[in-house]
Amino acid sequence: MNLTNAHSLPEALYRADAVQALDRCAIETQGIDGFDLMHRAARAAFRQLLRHWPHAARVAVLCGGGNNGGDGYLVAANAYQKGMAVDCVAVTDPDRLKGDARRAFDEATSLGVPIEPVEAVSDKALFDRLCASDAIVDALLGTGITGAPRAPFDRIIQRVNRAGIGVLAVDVPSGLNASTGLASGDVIHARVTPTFIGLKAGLMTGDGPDCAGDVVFDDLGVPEATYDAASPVARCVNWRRASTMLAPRRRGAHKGECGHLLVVAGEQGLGGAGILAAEAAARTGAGLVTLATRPEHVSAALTRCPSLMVRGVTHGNDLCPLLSGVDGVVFGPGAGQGPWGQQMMQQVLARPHPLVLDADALNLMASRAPARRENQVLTPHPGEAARLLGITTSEIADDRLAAADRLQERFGGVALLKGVGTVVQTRAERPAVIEGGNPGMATGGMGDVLSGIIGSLLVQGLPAFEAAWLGASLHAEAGDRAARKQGQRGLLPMDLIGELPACLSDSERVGAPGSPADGEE
Ligand SMILES: NC(=O)C1=CN([C@@H]2O[C@H](COP(=O)(O)OP(=O)(O)OC[C@H]3O[C@@H](n4cnc5c(N)ncnc54)[C@H](OP(=O)(O)O)[C@@H]3O)[C@@H](O)[C@H]2O)[C@H](O)CC1
Ligand SMILES: [K+]
Repeated sequence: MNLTNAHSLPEALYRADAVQALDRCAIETQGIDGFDLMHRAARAAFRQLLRHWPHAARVAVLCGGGNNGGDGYLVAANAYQKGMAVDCVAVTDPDRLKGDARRAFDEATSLGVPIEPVEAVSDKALFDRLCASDAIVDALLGTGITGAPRAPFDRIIQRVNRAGIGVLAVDVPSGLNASTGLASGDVIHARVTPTFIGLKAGLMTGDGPDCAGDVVFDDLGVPEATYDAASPVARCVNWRRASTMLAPRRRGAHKGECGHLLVVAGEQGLGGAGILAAEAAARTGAGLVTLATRPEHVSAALTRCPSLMVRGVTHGNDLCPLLSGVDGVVFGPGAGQGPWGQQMMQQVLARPHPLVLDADALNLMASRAPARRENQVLTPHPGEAARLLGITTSEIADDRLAAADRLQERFGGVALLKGVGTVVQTRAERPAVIEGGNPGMATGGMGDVLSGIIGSLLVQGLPAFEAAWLGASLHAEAGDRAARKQGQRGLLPMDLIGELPACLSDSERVGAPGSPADGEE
């Protein structure tokens, strides 16, 4: 199973120590020689070098002191034997190399690869060589890094990033924590990261997606039994994988069986949030959507989306009749933290409905610590998550998977920690990390759309965890489609909503063509 493109990444995500266990198992139990494995890694990396830089004549290879560096020496040997001009720099004294890494250095040296110790190359000379290369191979640090890159690695990483030359990062961009996706110091920004044996969770969340570029996975041909040696920490999901989860609609389907969602949102001046959430829910296929919002937002909502049922609510009691007839509730978008929001929160939490709690609902929760609840999905961004846990946002970033786990442990149900590589955590199953999305989605209102999508899937019958990760995958896919059409900057939530039907139609398997669906009316 040598998957070689980012759209068919394996589902299993591992922490660094688990991947090292897989490496050991391949060597010690499956009888693969460690040096042979290093050669396979180097060949896989070199294939990506040729694929991304087919005309490269000159390549700089920077090697560290561990097996990542060993991979690098063998990549340099591959390039040298291919006739490329190779500038190989030993950033760690080769006399400190051990085991397979030392063998790799010796093999490259014996082949005639020009390798210079970093001390023998001035900063300026190194920078000039990097700038004169067609590509740079980062084999400084891999899964063995601890903390931020130490000197001289930090300085060299800065030079590489400043050279403006495409980088191939071997296994992991140097400076990135392969388990958590945190770059606590300088970190390589790569165009492509060939990664081996186990897909690292840190490549798919946090700083990873920004640094890794195109992640290309290769299992180096290790036997399937190797994967019995360690458990994945999470699953990597995307819309192409998730959309098969959506059951097709019966031709006899009617709106009553497609769920009724109540969106409670829109304190004074914040009416747009509820409208976005409600419209997104309708566009995701909920049979009926009611928006309960401040009276002054009613006409705007009906103008924007006349298929919504919109009720003006001023006091908590106004919500009671609306709560009785629905299958699920989204509360929080633009709810504010004043009396209106607090009254609505009180009513919503007093009912047993499946819930999506977003934005101000989470801020209200942070100040009143409600009881745990299983049929709910919390959708905090890192700032809201920090408030909910009483920690800082940088502590959230330190380990997003751990943070999502803490949120789920504290509040129950499903915790969806938004950000690059959204993490969806439940208790009973392995968390999901969402692949996809783009920086254009870092604008107001995108979270409102997500809460509407998840609420819609909840009332259409998906369990909370599936509704959350499938909804997040759909949200990312719609955002990517919209960005491909019109670019990322200036992307608006309505653009994303507009892409939902096309995404959903990918997953539908309707009945015989031409036969009309028997909906009501
Ligand atoms: N057979 C295999 O296991 C295969 C492994 N592959 C490659 O191996 C690396 C993992 O190799 P490993 O030796 O475990 O670790 P690294 O090469 O990533 O780094 C270890 C060296 O880095 C130094 N280090 C650690 N942290 C820092 C830091 N913050 N700043 C500077 N230097 C750091 C460390 O020095 P110490 O003094 O701290 O020990 C080591 O010298 C994996 O990523 C793959 O590339 C193959 O791909 C598959 C076969
Ligand atoms: K690396």
